[in-house]
Amino acid sequence: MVLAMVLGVLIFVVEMIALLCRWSRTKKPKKFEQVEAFLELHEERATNRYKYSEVKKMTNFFKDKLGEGGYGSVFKGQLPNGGAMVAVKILSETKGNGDDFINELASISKTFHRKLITYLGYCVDRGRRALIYEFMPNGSLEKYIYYKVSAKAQSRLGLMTLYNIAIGIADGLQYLHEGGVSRKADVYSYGKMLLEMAGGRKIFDVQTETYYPPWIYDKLVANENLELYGITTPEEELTALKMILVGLWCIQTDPAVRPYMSEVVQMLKGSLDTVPIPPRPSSI
Ligand SMILES: Nc1ncnc2c1ncn2[C@@H]1O[C@H](COP(=O)(O)OP(=O)(O)OP(=O)(O)O)[C@@H](O)[C@H]1O
Repeated sequence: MVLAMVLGVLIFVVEMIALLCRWSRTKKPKKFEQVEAFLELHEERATNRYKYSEVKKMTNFFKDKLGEGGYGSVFKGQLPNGGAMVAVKILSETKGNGDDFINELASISKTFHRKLITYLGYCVDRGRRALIYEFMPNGSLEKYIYYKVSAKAQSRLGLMTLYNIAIGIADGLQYLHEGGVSRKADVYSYGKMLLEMAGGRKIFDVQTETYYPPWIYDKLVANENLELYGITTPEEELTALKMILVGLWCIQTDPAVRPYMSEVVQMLKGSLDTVPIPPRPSSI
C-alpha cells in the first residue's frame, strides 16, 4: 500500500517534470526573437539583409528625410560600396507587431512588377526594423497633380501623361490584388486619386467647402462646363471625362458597387462610350 502510494507520487512528479520541459520548449520567444527565427528559416534572404549599423551608414545617419508615412519615416540613402540610391523606411517601434512585419516582408519579397517600386532589402536588428526600396528621384505623385489657380508656373503634368500614370498605377494595383491585398478599399483610394488627377484639385476644397464627386457628377449629367484645367485637345477632354466616370465608380459608398481593379484597367483603356454613368455619389 505504502509502496503503491510512493510509486504514485513518483509517477506524478515525473509527469510534472515532463510537462514543464514540454512547456518550456513551446514557450513563445519575444517578438523580435520570433522575427529572427523566421528569417533564419529563410536564408536565401540573407543577401539583402542589413544590420542597423549598415542602415545608419547608408543613410548617412538619417541625414536626408524624404517624408513620413503611416508606418514611419523614409530617408534617402545609398547601398554600400557606391551602390544604388535607395529610400530607407524606418518602421516606428510602436506601430504593428512582429507578425505584421513578417507578413509584410513575405509579400513584398514575392512582388515584382515593372510599375511597382523595387524592394531591395530589409533590416531586422534587435527591435529595429527597416525596409529598403529603390529611390524615386521625382518624389511623390502629389507634386504633379494639382493645378495652382493663382500661380504662374505649374507643376501639374499634362492630362495625357497623368492618364498614362493612372493606367500604370491601376496595372500595379491589379497585380497586387491578384496576390490577395484588400481590394475594395484600395479601389476607393484609387478612385479618389483618379478624380484629383482629372480635376486637378483636391477631392474636398476646404475654401469653398465643395466635395468634388457630387459637384462634378451634377455638371456631367447636366452637360454643363466641367471647368477642367489645362485641356487643349478633344482627346484630352474625352480622356478626362473617362477618368472622372471611372473615378466616380470607384468611390461609390457601397463597396459591392465598386469595380475590380481589372475592370478599372479595362474601362480606362477602352473607349469613353463603354463606360456607363455611375450612380450619383453621396455628399460625404
Ligand atoms: N522609394 C522612394 N523614393 C523616394 N521617395 C520616397 C520613396 N518612398 C517613399 N518616399 C517618400 O516618403 C514619403 C512617405 O512614404 P511612405 O511609403 O512611408 O508613406 P505613404 O506612401 O505616403 O503613406 P502610407 O504609409 O500610408 O503608405 C512619400 O510620400 C515620399 O515622399
